[in-house]
Amino acid sequence: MVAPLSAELQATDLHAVQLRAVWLRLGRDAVLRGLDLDVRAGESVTLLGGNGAGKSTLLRLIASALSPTRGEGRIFGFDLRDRRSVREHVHLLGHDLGLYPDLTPSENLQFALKMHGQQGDIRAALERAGILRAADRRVRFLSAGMKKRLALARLALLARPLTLVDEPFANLDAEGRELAVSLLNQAQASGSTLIVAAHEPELSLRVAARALVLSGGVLEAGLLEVRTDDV
Ligand SMILES: Nc1ncnc2c1ncn2[C@@H]1O[C@H](COP(=O)(O)OP(=O)(O)OP(=O)(O)O)[C@@H](O)[C@H]1O
Repeated sequence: MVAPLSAELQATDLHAVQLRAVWLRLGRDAVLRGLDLDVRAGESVTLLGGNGAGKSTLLRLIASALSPTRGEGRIFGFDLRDRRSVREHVHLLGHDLGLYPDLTPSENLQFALKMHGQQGDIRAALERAGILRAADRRVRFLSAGMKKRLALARLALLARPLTLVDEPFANLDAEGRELAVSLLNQAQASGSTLIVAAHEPELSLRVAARALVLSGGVLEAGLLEVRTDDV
């Protein structure tokens, strides 16, 4: 049984993410410290901040992989504690790419589609990601960048309502980074709300219209509003 949220946090389908006064302790440290966050449905946001700022932790909390120590939140109106409903709406591409190493790229994408009851053009997805030549090799034998391309191809193929991506540009060559920009824009164009944690503002601002800066577990007061056509 999920407890009702406070009156302040009304369920609304206009918001993909609503967090109020969220604290999260991991071990002895308070990693998130009283965070408030609103992300509107269809919005694209980049989360910036130095190493250890709490970006990955915040993405994992929004994906309901971690629970707040204090505070409350809703994802598309579902209480964060209602993990099943939250996970039906969210795709998290984290540091662990969630690939099956003994399956091939084709089999990984087939499996992902099957799990979500979806259909899609796997060959076209692999070709677009530039890894068609490795379609039948086991994932464990792919390079780090090829694995990242595969994970991005899966993300674009599934297009969940809320897409969370941790460091989409890491391990990629110049062409791969352009591919990541393009696939993330494709996900957003297909209606997904996007939150991208990155260390490359110049790239992430090509997919996000708003930047949030996380520092010491708090979102800095000044939110940097950026128009994508200005960058
Ligand atoms: N399982 C854990 N137990 C204890 N502390 C943790 C755990 N996971 C993360 N932390 C701590 O939480 C803080 C935030 O880590 P997080 O990985 O969220 O930062 P980040 O902003 O994503 O950093 P980076 O840019 O280096 O990836 C760090 O101080 C880290 O040591």
